[in-house]
Amino acid sequence: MMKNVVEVRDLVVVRGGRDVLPGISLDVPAGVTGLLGPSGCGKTTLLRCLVGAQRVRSGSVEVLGAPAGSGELRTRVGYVTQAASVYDDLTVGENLAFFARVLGVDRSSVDRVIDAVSLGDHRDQVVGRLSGGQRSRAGLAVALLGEPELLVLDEPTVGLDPVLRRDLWELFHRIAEAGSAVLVSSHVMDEAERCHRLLLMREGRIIADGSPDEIRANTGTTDIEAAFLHLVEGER
Ligand SMILES: Nc1ncnc2c1ncn2[C@@H]1O[C@H](COP(=O)(O)OP(=O)(O)OP(=O)(O)O)[C@@H](O)[C@H]1O
Repeated sequence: MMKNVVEVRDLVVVRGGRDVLPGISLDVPAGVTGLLGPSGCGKTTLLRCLVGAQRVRSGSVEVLGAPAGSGELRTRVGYVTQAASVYDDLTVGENLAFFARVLGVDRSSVDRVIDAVSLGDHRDQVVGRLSGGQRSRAGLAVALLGEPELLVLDEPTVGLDPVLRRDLWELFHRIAEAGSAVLVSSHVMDEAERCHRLLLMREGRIIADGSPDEIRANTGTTDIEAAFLHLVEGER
């Protein structure tokens, strides 16, 4: 069996004087993994730990066999934050050429990633005039430049209409089929069904971990939202 792509053990993160992650442990395998939990439960904080952008109090975070944030992971991990990561006044192509230089990857990668996110028709359009979904895909294209083995996406479908959300999820699956592990956070429980594996998170802890089928079966529920509520009730 393949080793986990991410292994987090007893991770403690304090933000604003509060234990936002009070000692979380989890694994992320290959495929598409959903990190689902309500707003403020600590998803972004956890993802920041995986990419080495968060000060941690204690515990360990290993990514692709190396400590999170180590130099060798720079092109091996792609990260798309909630904030726009592309320049509005540059075209799609110009943005990607710029980030390719920053990352030190070959310029030929630009064509590959534009293709991967199906933005060929918008290559010469300035990002400021793209739709929300197209802009998300432009940000995703930047993250794909280094051919990452792990792609970390923080709420990539927020604010998108159902058709665009479906298209993006199909893209995540294509990326996973091409061999990258994909970790996607969301606070929308109905996105759960689209994942191979789920990590349900609440108040800085993982309350369930498994495939959507396993989590439904273990909780005797028919959908993940009901499973989440069942688990929360059980804690009371
Ligand atoms: N810069 C900060 N300083 C202090 N506390 C913070 C900071 N950023 C976030 N927090 C707190 O950490 C907790 C977890 O926030 P985080 O952004 O990780 O949650 P989230 O699950 O990603 O939420 P959302 O879905 O709304 O993005 C929240 O209680 C938040 O108030």
